[in-house]
Amino acid sequence: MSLELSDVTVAFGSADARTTVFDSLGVTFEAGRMTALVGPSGSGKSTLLAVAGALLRPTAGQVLLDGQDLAVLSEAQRARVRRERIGYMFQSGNLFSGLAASDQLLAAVSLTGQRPRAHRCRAEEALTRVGLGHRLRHRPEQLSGGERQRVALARALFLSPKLLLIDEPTAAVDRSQAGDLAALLAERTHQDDCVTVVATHDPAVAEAADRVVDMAALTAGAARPVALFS
Ligand SMILES: Nc1ncnc2c1ncn2[C@@H]1O[C@H](COP(=O)(O)OP(=O)(O)OP(=O)(O)O)[C@@H](O)[C@H]1O
Repeated sequence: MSLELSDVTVAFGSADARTTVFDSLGVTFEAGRMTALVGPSGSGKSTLLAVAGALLRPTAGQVLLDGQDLAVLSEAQRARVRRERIGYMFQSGNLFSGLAASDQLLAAVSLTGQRPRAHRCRAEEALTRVGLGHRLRHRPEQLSGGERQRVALARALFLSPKLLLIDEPTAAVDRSQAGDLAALLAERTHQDDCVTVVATHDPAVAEAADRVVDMAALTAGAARPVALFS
C-alpha cells in the first residue's frame, strides 16, 4: 500500500467567496510508517484526510492509492475503496446514534456484506484494547466524549484496513489514555504494514509517530517532513 498526493489543490466556493485550503500540495505516505500531520487550526489537516480518504474530490491534482487515482473514480468506486480499504476516524467520531459500542464495530462488518455475529468476540476484544471493556453495551449518548472517541478509533481499526486516516484521536482523552492510543496506532501500523496518517495537535501522538509533517511544509511544492516536538 502506498499513498501519494500529487499537485493537489482544494478550494471551496467561487469568485469573491473562494477559499483555497491548499494549493499544489505534494506528499507521499509509505507503508509501515505512522505520520503525524500537524499545523495550526484551519491549516487543512482534516481536508487532507478527507481528500486522501475519497470523501472529498480535490479541485485539481491526483490522489494515488497504490498508483490508482481516486480523484477520477466514480462515486460508487470511491465508496467501495472507502469500505474495503480505508479505516477512517472522524474528528467528531461519527458514531451511529442508538447503537451500542460493540454494535458500532459490527455495523462496519455488515457494510462489507459479512455476517456480523461471527465477529462479536473480536469486537469486544477491540473495545477492551482501548479501555472500554466495561462499556460494551453503552450507546453513544451514554458515553463520555473521550469514550466515544475510543469507540470510533476501535471501529476504524476493526477491519484491519491498510490505510488508516485518523483525525484528532486524542482530543478528548486524558494524557495517559492519549499515550496508550498513540502507541496502539503505532503498533498497528508496524504490525500490519499500514499507511497511517494522524491529524493531531497532541505531542504524545507526534512522539509515537515515525514522521511528523507540518501542513505548512506541504504546500507550494515544498513537500518535506519537519521534526517538531523534538
Ligand atoms: N466546505 C467548506 N467550505 C468552505 N471552507 C471550508 C470547508 N471545509 C473546510 N473549509 C475551510 O478550510 C480550512 C481548513 O479546514 P480543516 O478542517 O481542514 O483544518 P484543520 O487543520 O483540520 O483544523 P483543526 O486543527 O481546527 O481541526 C478552514 O479554514 C475551513 O474553514
